[in-house]
Amino acid sequence: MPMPTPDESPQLSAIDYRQLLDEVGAFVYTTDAHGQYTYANQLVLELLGNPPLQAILGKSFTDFVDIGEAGATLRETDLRVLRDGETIAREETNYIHATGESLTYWSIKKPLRGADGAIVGMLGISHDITAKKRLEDKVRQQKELLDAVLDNIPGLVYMKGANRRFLYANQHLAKMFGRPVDQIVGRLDSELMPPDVADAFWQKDLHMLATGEHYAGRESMFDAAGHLRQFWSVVVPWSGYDGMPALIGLITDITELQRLKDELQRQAHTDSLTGVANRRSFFERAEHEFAHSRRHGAPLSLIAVDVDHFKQINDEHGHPVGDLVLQGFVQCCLDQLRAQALCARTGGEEFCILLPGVPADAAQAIAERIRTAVAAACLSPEHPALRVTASFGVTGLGPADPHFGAVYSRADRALYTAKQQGRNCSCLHHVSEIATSP
Ligand SMILES: Nc1nc2c(ncn2[C@@H]2O[C@H](COP(=O)(O)OP(=O)(O)OP(=O)(O)O)[C@@H](O)[C@H]2O)c(=O)[nH]1
Repeated sequence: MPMPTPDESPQLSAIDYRQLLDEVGAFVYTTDAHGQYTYANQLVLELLGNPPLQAILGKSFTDFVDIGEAGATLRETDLRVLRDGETIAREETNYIHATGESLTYWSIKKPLRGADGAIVGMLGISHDITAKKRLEDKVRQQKELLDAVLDNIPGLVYMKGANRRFLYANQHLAKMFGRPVDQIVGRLDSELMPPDVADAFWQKDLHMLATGEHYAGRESMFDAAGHLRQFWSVVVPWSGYDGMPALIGLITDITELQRLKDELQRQAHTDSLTGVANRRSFFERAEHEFAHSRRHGAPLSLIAVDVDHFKQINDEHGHPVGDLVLQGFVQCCLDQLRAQALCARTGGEEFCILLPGVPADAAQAIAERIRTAVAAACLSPEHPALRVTASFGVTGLGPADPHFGAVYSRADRALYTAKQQGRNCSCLHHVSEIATSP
């Protein structure tokens, strides 16, 4: 259908225009150069309490509606339009005293000019955006509340889409990556982590996205400062908005907890005076080595050691010196041993040395080396004349030994023999060993 040309368009009467302006869904009015109404549409009249149009001509908004202190701002704005010729478009909030309501408008105020260009009045158009504004405020408040919760829980929270891009990150995660949140959201995981790390996470993510399974496990990663941190990570698949699947992750930093756990574990396995394995951890490890040697037909030797006349050292020099002697004695032993050997304190001044892969003859040679080193050492610098000796019982794993206890008893008997033979010596208890070292 051909469009009518401007000349052909139907002419609207003033009444038609008024009806049209009553229907536009916005407050429309004009004023004279003093800011007094020369026209107002139906919506404005309703706001002013429904007076007839004639009754408002020559009057201003504040003659009808008490908006308190906001009236001064309103007059100032009108002045900028009427005096300075500015066009102003901005949000205005008016507190209507009569109703106790706070209304927000998007208002455009524009000067009206006569044929000579002089300002003769003002045209005002306002949209009531109160409902939209209240909704926005509510959404903002809820977001602030949610951010406060998610940023204050002691965990790293994120959401990642099926396209590998982060959809959400809380402040703790941002701190871990060493970037602000807005530099994380929308980015690929591989832009934020080393590619191999990101790929390893992504493999797990893909599995969860495909199966809907949850994940919980320990992970470690370097933080922005380059420190390796331990995490407990829980990841839950989510169907996402717009049907786009996503993953929600909650990560707890357990670095300190892990350190404490490791330290407690170390303490539980270590003798606090000498720093070597304690009795319990020695027997655990020895059972393990016993089974391993049995399986592989490999030699295994044990040296049981006892410091000679230790009671006398304590009695003559005091307990603290006795402690120093025990520490020095252990150091002498360790100096003669390779990394595979396990030296442990199994009693007050009793020690065991387990030698995986070492046949009994070689073990006795090691025992002799230690014995000579101990006898020559000054174990208490404050008592240079103090000399300490030790006795050694040596044995190897035999084919008939049913468990490690049998080896231990034999070494203990050999130690007893060494004590009987006058101390400061080593005694080897022979068995036909299951194998010899190459
Ligand atoms: N300083 C110190 N002494 C300890 C510790 N544990 C045990 N002892 C002492 O070690 C001594 C062991 O004495 P005995 O079992 O009689 O043995 P010994 O004097 O070494 O005699 P022989 O073994 O027969 O040569 C005791 O006096 C214990 O009090 C310790 O942690 N520190």
